[in-house]
Amino acid sequence: MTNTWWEIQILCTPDLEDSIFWRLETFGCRGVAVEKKDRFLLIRAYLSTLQAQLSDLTNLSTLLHEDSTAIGLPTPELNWHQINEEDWSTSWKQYWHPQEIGNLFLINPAWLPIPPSTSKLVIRLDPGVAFGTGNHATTQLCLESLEKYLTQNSSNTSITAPQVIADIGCGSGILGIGALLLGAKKVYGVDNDPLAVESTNSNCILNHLNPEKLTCALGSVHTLTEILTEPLDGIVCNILADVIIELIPQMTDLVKSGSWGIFSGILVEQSPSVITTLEKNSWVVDQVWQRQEWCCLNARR
Ligand SMILES: C[S@@+](CC[C@H](N)C(=O)[O-])C[C@H]1O[C@@H](n2cnc3c(N)ncnc32)[C@H](O)[C@@H]1O
Repeated sequence: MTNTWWEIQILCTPDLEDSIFWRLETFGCRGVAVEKKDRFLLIRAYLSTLQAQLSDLTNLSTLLHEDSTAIGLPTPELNWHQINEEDWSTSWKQYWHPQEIGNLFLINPAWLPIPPSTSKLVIRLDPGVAFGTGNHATTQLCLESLEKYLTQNSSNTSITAPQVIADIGCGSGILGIGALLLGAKKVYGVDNDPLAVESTNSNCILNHLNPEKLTCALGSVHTLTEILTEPLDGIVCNILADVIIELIPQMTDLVKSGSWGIFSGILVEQSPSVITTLEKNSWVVDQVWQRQEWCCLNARR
């Protein structure tokens, strides 16, 4: 059976970009793309018609209206139409371009050539329906934090690659692949979405990485306890605050003492409760990075 998709188009002021991204993500949208339109942004998001009916889209419209009103910004314009699978898989790709992140990374869509003279670490990606194109602030903050923990020149001399890392909620595999390019010895990825696991595995191949260096499994932290053969030097987890809070005790059990953790996907106002939970589980938060309304915690255990 051929799947069909809703293409949702939202025209908004740039100030609303993050809250709309967050709303779309929690709504289950895939392949979100942004295009500048004069003083506005046109956000396109895709949702399988198996996941949402017309009434759900009406609810989404109401929620977006409430979100913008709550922060005193104009209501975004929303419209939607159905497209088929083939159109979906090509439509959002035209709005996604190569992007530099941090000091070292270049994210390159799989269907575009790699710039010949680049000195960056290139992550080639075809995320398919999985989250993780590098467009989102939460992913960018994780890649920048990985640079900090994994580069030999790190100011923190107690840490040197190669290291064993877990990527929890791996999505497209962007963070695990980034960690391997930075010299990690081994990455264990988990995601509770089978399409994300598929995407991580195919992106591993796309980047010519040895599949033995990136083991990806369907599940969550408890799955790691089954597949890990060694304790972890570091953890990166870009999910939402509530989920991170729930997973912290289990994550703590998997890491060595002296290890590091990168926790992202946290709205600024939610960070105190994540920090408190980390501290109760013997982590010390040593840096809080903020981009727009998102923050990313760097912690040590
Ligand atoms: C925000 S995306 C992050 C993707 C990618 N790591 C990145 O940074 O761009 C969160 C991912 O976590 C997965 N996820 C959500 N809850 C989870 C859980 N409890 N355990 C494992 N994965 C989860 C989702 O399926 C999604 O792929």
